[in-house]
Amino acid sequence: MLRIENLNAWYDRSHVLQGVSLEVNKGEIVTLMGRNGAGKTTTLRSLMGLLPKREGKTTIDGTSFLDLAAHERYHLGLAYVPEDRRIVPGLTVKENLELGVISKKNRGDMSALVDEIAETFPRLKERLYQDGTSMSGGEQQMLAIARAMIAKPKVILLDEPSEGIMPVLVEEMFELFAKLKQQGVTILLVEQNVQQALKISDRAYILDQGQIVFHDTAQNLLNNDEIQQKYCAV
Ligand SMILES: Nc1ncnc2c1ncn2[C@@H]1O[C@H](COP(=O)(O)OP(=O)(O)OP(=O)(O)O)[C@@H](O)[C@H]1O
Repeated sequence: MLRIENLNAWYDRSHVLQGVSLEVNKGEIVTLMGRNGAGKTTTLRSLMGLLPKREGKTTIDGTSFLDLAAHERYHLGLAYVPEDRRIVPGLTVKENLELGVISKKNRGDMSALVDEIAETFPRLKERLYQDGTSMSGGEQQMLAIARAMIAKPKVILLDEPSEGIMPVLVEEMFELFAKLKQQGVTILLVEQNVQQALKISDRAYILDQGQIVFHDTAQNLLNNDEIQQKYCAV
């Protein structure tokens, strides 16, 4: 489904990603792990075309997208939930959700789409007419994920969804990912919360200084304390 081959990216003259290759198959959750500064966020931002200088080959179902415009990426089925969530102040939860649908084809079914997504995200269902930014950090994170899901993307890129969220909502969020996986959603997940991420993932890659240094099944990595300590200590 999502394939990244030899991705390189730069911030000015700093060569941050140095030949990253990975793939995420249909219906998989794949976690990208690594210490602070390893290049995880830069990988996701490069996939979204947000780094001015990037090279390599990235495809979804065989179609290259590294140099496509943002709306073309959307139509190709790529969705991104950045760390800072970007809930629009002054708009209700429902209105924020509706922003996720930019395709004319889907807009006609908007209320059906909102109803459908609200079934998966019960916390949002109870708060549809509340200002989005009046919710807790964890609820806003769920809104950001729901807004990305509403366009029915093929692949969703999630950057540190549990960052800064109270533990009870973190639990709920990981349960939500397991539920999305059952629905066949494909996710590339960046997480510092290694143990919980691995429990709901199929496979994981470890990034260190801009290079993939290790990859394995999530189950094997969960049992591999040495690798976890070496590369994932925060
Ligand atoms: N806007 C920027 N300009 C210049 N350098 C940057 C910028 N953003 C990140 N970097 C550098 O790129 C490298 C990779 O950062 P990145 O944010 O991708 O790491 P990360 O693995 O996501 O870590 P973290 O968990 O801390 O977010 C770091 O050395 C960082 O200092």
